[in-house]
Amino acid sequence: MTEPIRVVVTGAAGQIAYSLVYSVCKGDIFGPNQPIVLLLLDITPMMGVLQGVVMELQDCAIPLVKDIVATDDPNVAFKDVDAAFMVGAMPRKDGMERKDLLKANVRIFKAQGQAIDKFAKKSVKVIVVGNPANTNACILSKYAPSIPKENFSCMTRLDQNRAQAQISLKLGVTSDKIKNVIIWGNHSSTQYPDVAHATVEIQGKVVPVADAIKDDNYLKNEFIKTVQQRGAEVIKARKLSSAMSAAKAAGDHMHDWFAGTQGDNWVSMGVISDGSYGVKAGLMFSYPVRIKNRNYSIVQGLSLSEFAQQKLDLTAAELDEELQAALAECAD
Ligand SMILES: NC(=O)C1=CN([C@@H]2O[C@H](COP(=O)(O)OP(=O)(O)OC[C@H]3O[C@@H](n4cnc5c(N)ncnc54)[C@H](O)[C@@H]3O)[C@@H](O)[C@H]2O)C=CC1
Ligand SMILES: O=C([O-])CC(=O)C(=O)O
Repeated sequence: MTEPIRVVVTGAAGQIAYSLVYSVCKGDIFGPNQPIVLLLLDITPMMGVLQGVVMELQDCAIPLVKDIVATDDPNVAFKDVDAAFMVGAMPRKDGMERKDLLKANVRIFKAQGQAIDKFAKKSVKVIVVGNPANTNACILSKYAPSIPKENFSCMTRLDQNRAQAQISLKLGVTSDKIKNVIIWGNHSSTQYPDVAHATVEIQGKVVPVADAIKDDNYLKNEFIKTVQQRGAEVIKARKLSSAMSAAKAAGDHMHDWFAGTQGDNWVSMGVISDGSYGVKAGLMFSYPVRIKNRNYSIVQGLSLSEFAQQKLDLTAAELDEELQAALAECAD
């Protein structure tokens, strides 16, 4: 019998978690044979709502779930965890940029970093979803110095999925036929969705996406803007930020981190920069990565056009600025 793994979801009474916890429990992420102990963290005023989520999870009657712990105490929630979904943070409203959330959210990640440092397994794999996700992940890692920096990441998989979906709609193929789209940089409106190395399978033949689309102007303008602004468009329409798609993307990210990427294919993850592609080391930057044995490596040697290089510089500069503001906020 496989030992259960301990998985924490923060912001567990919120809207992303409502989709995510079901996916964690039913085996989509860690596999259909992996038992789970689920730890659910939210703030004290949300404990009543969280009890409702626990009741519903119990009523799902999923055999993989060995225990559910609902708590407002980070010291309990992070105890010996193997995987952490850091969702708990304020979402933005219509008209805001994600970095406007920095003041409200970054201190959550300082405090939770300290708790992770003390209580989590040193091998824990952490994904930050709460915005501004890249900078919050940097702060989380800074305050958990006993855990390797490579164990912290932030989510840009939703942007990758959005980019694949746009190409799939344009070409009339299913999204699984599209490989190696890249999201570079910040999960913000400066991110660079890049299809220069992406391929698509059409009627059994694999071709570059650019050759299939045959519209450079679309790829350099409308496509990029649509992906960059998709979160804001969903907020305009729903009056709430993306939740179902965010939960799906968080699951995809953690699934691939545990199970590995396929063949030569890559996925995009926000990870600590080691200076690759000229990005300042120490920023949490979204790169293409390959994953094996639960370790990722940044894909090296991809050619960048002048257009692409400018986009990378812009998003890296924004991340640097955000990080300085976050560090100042956490200083006392
Ligand atoms: N990286 C990405 O691609 C995406 C990120 N997001 C971000 O994810 C975050 C969560 O979004 P939603 O679930 O829609 O928000 P929500 O408001 O529905 O839920 C957030 C939950 O976090 C809880 N929370 C607040 N402070 C906490 C703390 N200190 N510890 C534990 N829990 C805490 C709240 O009580 C609430 O239950 C937001 O910051 C949102 O902007 C959303 C979509 C995509
Ligand atoms: O747009 C937002 O604020 C929520 C989010 O990060 C996304 O949907 O990409």
